[in-house]
Amino acid sequence: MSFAVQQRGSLQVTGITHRTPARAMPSMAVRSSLIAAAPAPARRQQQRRRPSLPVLAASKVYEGSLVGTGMKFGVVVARFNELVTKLLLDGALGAFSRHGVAADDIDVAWVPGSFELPVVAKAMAKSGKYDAVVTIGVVVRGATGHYDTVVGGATSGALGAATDTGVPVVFGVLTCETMEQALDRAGGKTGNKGGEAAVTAVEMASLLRDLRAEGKAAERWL
Ligand SMILES: Nc1c(NC[C@H](O)[C@H](O)[C@H](O)CO)[nH]c(=O)[nH]c1=O
Ligand SMILES: CC(=O)[C@@H](O)COP(=O)(O)O
Repeated sequence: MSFAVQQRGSLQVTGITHRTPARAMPSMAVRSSLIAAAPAPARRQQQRRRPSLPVLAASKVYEGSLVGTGMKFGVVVARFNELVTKLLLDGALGAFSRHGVAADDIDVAWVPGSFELPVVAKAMAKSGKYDAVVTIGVVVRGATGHYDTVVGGATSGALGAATDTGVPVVFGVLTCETMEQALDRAGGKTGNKGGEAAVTAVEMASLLRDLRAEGKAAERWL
């Protein structure tokens, strides 16, 4: 079965692109009448395809770029499990640099533990001085229920800091069963999640900048 995608006036069918001006598409009313008149199998096929064509033909797609030049970022890092959080911070700073962010456009704030990340992240977000804030921490399950409390607080706090301000607050907190799992994710065999958090911050900041430039996202509500 062939698969068709309509994008910016071009119709791509099984890998071959045909230039088709968007205005050449029949109107919704005309298409509906053509579908109603078609034999049943064709009608079923048309009806399956119908929503994608007009929606995609008219759609404008936004996706943040990964170039952070000129943007400012805050990074909040927990000292708890510092051996690992330092590695995550190194990963984040390296990724920012690779994505065009100048070192003096990044401020780093240390806090005692992951539970303290949200209040500082929110305070930095509310300052209006940053395009995004990254939180970095490592929570490793211990003998008590403290893990769930700390992870819950850090997670909901970071989310709240973002949705209460309109400034992306990225979650670079590892939530692990063992220290080995944490080290694997801090420059070990599973990459560096601090670096991934920094790239997410650049993409989110860029997406919101582009949407706001066209009045399609609310300005920050600090
Ligand atoms: N157990 C972990 C903590 N606990 C400390 C808390 O985050 C907090 O600093 C304390 O409860 C005082 O409010 N923090 C981590 O970052 N990782 C842990 O595994
Ligand atoms: C205070 C803490 O966050 C932490 O030391 C709790 O660890 P555990 O669950 O092993 O008591």
